[in-house]
Amino acid sequence: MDNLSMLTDLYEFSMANGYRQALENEEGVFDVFFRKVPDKGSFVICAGLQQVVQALQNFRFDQSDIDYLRSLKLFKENFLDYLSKFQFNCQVAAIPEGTPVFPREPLLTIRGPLLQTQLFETLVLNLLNHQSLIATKARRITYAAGNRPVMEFGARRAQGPSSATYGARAAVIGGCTSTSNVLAAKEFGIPSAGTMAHAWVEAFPDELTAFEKWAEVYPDNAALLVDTYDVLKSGVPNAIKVFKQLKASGHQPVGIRIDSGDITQLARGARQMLDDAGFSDVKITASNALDEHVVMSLLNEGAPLDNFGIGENLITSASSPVLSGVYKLAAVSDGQGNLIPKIKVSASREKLTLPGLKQVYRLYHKGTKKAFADVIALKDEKLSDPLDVVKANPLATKRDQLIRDFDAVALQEPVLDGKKLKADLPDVFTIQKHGKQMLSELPSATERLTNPDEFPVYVTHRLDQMQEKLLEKQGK
Ligand SMILES: Nc1ncnc2c1ncn2[C@@H]1O[C@H](COP(=O)(O)OP(=O)(O)OP(=O)(O)O)[C@@H](O)[C@H]1O
Ligand SMILES: O=P(O)(O)OC[C@H]1O[C@H](OP(=O)(O)OP(=O)(O)O)[C@H](O)[C@@H]1O
Ligand SMILES: O=C(O)c1cccnc1
Repeated sequence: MDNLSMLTDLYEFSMANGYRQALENEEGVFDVFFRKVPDKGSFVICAGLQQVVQALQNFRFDQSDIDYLRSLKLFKENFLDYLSKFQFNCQVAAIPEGTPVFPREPLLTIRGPLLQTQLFETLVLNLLNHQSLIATKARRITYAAGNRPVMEFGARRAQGPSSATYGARAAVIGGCTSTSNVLAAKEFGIPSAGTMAHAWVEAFPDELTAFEKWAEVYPDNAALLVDTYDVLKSGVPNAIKVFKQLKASGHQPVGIRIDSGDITQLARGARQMLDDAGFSDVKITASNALDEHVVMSLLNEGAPLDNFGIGENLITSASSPVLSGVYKLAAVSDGQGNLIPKIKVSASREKLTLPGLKQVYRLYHKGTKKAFADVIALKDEKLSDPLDVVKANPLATKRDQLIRDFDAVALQEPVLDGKKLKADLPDVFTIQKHGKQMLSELPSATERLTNPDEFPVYVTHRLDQMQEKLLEKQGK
């Protein structure tokens, strides 16, 4: 990744310059979390950590950056000097990519010189919000598709090149099996996949010739687009003719793609014709503005589809295009190592933040090994059993509850200590597998596309008390 250190909001530089003058020795602790799940789902799939790590490890300013910042006439020379010799000097802990996470859970926590931690806000959020959004959408779509492969087809509709490429990565983290985006495939070790466009079929005098020529060039990879003229009257009959020729010369035809019309009816007709011709192995792919609801509806109608190609609604998360992850100050240290917890108290109680250095735990029933709740605790807390907790949502009625008989698994792990990597950065399919495992441990109703069950997220009594005390101090 190119050096992205200048991809930030001006106020981050303004504050950092101010910290250099006024709070030079203080450390900051910032948490990344979100409050609302896209598409009214119950969880978000974490993604983008690898790009955050790379961005932080590469964080530096070259002479042209310094010259530009100087030209703004806003910053002191001692700050510009600090930037020109920038040494990343923070600790990062994070929940591994692929993990389903819930509102208010710190998915990433960064601790280090206040000036530095402040500077990273915009870039870290940009990377995590985008990929987590697309991974979450991809999970919804692949959930709807069951075990049928979903190919990511969105590059042409993504909001720019980097959304296409990192979006494809995130789509695989959320469950897609391949991408048509060759750059993403190369960069992230994703299988590249694809069929043909209508242009190929139109370029020849007739459909049969177009299919025959394709089969000549790709005898072992013949997936034919059958809807340029008429799926059942010409597309499928012509495909069958070509498949017969292929079979006679010892090749296995791959499939057909349907990209318009009533996909259920067309797929049913096509399946019947293919089976009757002895091609029950030939797969049917559907595409055309699909999303999780259309996929679900097609499969509920019994459409005989084997896989899906999905572009615009996936790569832009069109139905819910924003993940509003935030980066909030949780503590400041006085330079002697004493952490002073901080909260943000705003008019909207929903926006109240959780103070202090924290850890998130997933709680599993001892017997069933199923997850039943998450708990946010102070990092130095030992979870007792039974455990006294309250709901993490500040809008929920405050009521102490006792939780017992659980195994707690810490979700955040150390990732960076300065530039030193403390965790594995797995490849996308290892991340996908980890995510599937974590999802299988959640109650199945949390995955429902419509009105999913809410997975309970609590804070410990001690964390709640710390928040209450800080609120009192603010006269609230
Ligand atoms: N049986 C079906 N049930 C639910 N939705 C379907 C079904 N068949 C197709 N769709 C979806 O309905 C939407 C509109 O389909 P339609 O065939 O009108 O598309 P279109 O874009 O107008 O067609 P064309 O590509 O020929 O212009 C698409 O998202 C498509 O995937
Ligand atoms: O619909 P999406 O989920 O984004 O999937 C990708 C679409 O891209 C291609 O068509 P293209 O956009 O080139 O033309 P079309 O809309 O006329 O089919 C392809 O045939 C799909 O329809
Ligand atoms: O390979 C395909 O079929 C494809 C790729 C991108 C967009 N639409 C279709």
